[in-house]
Amino acid sequence: MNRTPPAMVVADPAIKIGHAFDPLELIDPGLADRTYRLAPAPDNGLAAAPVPSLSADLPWRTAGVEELLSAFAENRISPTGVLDELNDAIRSSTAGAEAVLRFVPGFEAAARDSETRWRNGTARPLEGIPFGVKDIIDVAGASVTSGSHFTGKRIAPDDAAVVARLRAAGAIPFAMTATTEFATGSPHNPRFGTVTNPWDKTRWTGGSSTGSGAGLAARLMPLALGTDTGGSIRVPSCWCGTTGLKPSRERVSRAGVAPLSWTLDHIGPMARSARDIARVLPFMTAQSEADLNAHCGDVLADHAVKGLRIGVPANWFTELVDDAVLVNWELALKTLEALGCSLVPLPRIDLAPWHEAGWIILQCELATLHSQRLDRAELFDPGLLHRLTNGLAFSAVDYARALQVRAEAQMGFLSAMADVDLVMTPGVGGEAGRLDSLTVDVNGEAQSFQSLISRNTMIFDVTGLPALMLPAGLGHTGLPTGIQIVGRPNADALCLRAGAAFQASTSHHQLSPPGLLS
Ligand SMILES: NC(=O)CC[C@H](N)C(=O)O
Repeated sequence: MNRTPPAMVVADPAIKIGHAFDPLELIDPGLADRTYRLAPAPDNGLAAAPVPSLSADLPWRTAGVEELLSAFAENRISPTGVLDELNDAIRSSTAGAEAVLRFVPGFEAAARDSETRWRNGTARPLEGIPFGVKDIIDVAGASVTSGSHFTGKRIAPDDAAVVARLRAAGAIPFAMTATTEFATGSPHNPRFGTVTNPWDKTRWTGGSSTGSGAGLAARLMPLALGTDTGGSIRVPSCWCGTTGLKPSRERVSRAGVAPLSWTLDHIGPMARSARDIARVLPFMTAQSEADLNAHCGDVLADHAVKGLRIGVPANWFTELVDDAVLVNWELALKTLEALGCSLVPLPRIDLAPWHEAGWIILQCELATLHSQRLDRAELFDPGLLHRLTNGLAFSAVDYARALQVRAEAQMGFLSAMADVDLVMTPGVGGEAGRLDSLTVDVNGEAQSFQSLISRNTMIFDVTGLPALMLPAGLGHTGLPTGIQIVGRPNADALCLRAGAAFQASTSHHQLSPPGLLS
């Protein structure tokens, strides 16, 4: 067993614990837990925003959040009609059986209530929008298991804060989506089995928000919640060809969500587009009623990105990356440049120690939470068990050092961003991983999941910066590749603005798995 941390994880001695400037301290952690009251019909100035419309021959289950809201408002379909379609599709497809573990009790009544509200003029801002919920996020009255044998038949007593907020805005939690055990571990979940990728059943969705990624790709839900500790919103978004945001660290409350690593965990939305995410994010995070109307509204009304400076990484994010992923990333950079952004090379950054520190923190905190269960170790997923035993082997000093390195990473990445507004990196280094060998192809060579999956994502859990994953076109084997747009602390809306501008000029986010809709 590894009893010492890798040699390179040595904190810069210049960093003094307690004196380091933590950029994330600027965000009041209490804000995410404040409650607010929703006005029934907020005037958020979006009336003029162009709303994409669904082509007449596509089923409603393919519609996104914006399309559904305008269709509900115009009485072209009702929340009950959409939920019936989703329900049928989930019950009749393999992807549905794998992605959706169970329905949330009472969702039909909630849909009928939404229908009444649309009719009598009391519709709330997300009235009738169905959403999937990762099986580690509590939904009152639903069985929530964290994908583990250890949780038995647990029924959640209350909604997690994020679910309560979305529900208060009129959205309907209707399906619990699969996860790897306690949001970590391997594709082969010991309790519920494997979620395969709707684009290719021999490949993985990417974890740990496996069911949310597959459910979106298979058009079984227009919106889902995921969690991200090393990349678990962004990796399945990348491999399933959907859009996912890991918000700034303190933006979304973690109350009512099973922790994996309490200093790294983030909760966030997964959807069909950056616009859809901009539409729902305020209702997941809002700190005041005024904030609801201000925050992200401009993203929807105006996609202009002219003059934005986009940082282009010189190393790490571009290493161990398949050529097709790199080409798609370069094309995406050119697209933003054509829209008036300037591309600015970032200085080289030694990310290895920061990445490594993330893994030490994740494994130590995981071990703290679950080591008392080791007397029944055979019930754990082997991938989780491996991380847990690694975590136990680190000393308190190793953990404390990793936290120091994390503070260094937080300052270091921001100083690398000194001359830019956003950074754009390639997404995961290869197309969806192979389920038989647990490897990812990078230029014809098989790389292990462990070395590749979180490589371009974990750093933003470590730094807490907002990071948006977007589809960027298909790779060598016809599967989705992604790009990642990263902002400064709390610049989630700016990431979404750049993402929405990119998606307004491209159609990668509209692609669905071959044969799905025929
Ligand atoms: N929840 C996460 O983000 C964890 C991701 C990481 N790849 C793991 O498997 O542990």
